[in-house]
Amino acid sequence: MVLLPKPALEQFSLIRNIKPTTFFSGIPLIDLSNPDSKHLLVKACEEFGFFKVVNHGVPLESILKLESEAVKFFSLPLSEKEKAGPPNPFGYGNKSIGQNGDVGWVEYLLLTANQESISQRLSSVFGDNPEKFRRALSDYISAVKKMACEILEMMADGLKIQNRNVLSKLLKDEQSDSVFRLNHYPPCAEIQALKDHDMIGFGEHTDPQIISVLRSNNTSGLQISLNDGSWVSVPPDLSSFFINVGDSLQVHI
Ligand SMILES: C=C1C[C@]23C[C@@]1(O)CC[C@H]2[C@@]12CC[C@H](O)[C@@](C)(C(=O)O1)[C@H]2[C@@H]3C(=O)O
Ligand SMILES: O=C(O)CCC(=O)C(=O)O
Ligand SMILES: [Fe+2]
Repeated sequence: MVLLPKPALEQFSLIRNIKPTTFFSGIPLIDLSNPDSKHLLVKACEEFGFFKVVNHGVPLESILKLESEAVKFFSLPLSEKEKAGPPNPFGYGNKSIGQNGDVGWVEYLLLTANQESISQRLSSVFGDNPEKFRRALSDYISAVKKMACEILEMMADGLKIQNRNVLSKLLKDEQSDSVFRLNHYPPCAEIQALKDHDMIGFGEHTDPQIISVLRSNNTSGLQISLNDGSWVSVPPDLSSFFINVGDSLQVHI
């Protein structure tokens, strides 16, 4: 018999018997520096709904700077982090995800990706060196938005849509409702000691947006569902981004 300490027991609803999945080797790879990739990109969206991008132009320095600021933020005492909550509509959240009562072993910062409104609302997020966090966030978001616009324009080209900005303009718009999310999945030693059990980080869902840009920061855990309904693990990567086709882009024929 395994005795769980009380705090772990309190999280019992987050423990699931998850079948370990093997790393999936069939994720489409798109080289953004090659304009011919637009056909592969459209094929990946239509047939797979998920792909990996390389040569994306987001500087590794900017990626690592934001990661280091994020690690600092999540290392703060809970009482400090909670000053930046609740996450409705934007801010720090812990275990509760979204408005429907979903829970996960995750803490996060949900922010607007709109540069105009990002900093004023969340001054408490930026800790004792606000400028450093603000700059890292702003550089990262600008670079990722640029890449996302490039992807959306390649997609429009690949679909032979005359106005190649038709999708990217939604992201460029000052009123864009794009969101930025920093997810932190804390370790849970008590549960990891239990065989055949794992924690649900961020439960099964689809993203409502056009596309989601994900970074794995070299850490495994992300799983996707294939067309046949099976779940597979995405091999993590330090510098690539993963793109998930959201509900708004998906058209059922
Ligand atoms: C559990 C949920 C959180 C989420 C809304 C949802 O019901 C399913 C999708 C989730 C997601 C993923 C992408 C974005 O981070 C997000 C803001 C969104 O629009 O859809 C989150 C939602 C959320 O955190 O509220
Ligand atoms: O943290 C992740 O890798 C994925 C989380 C996710 O699916 C999301 O934020 O929509
Ligand atoms: Fe998601």
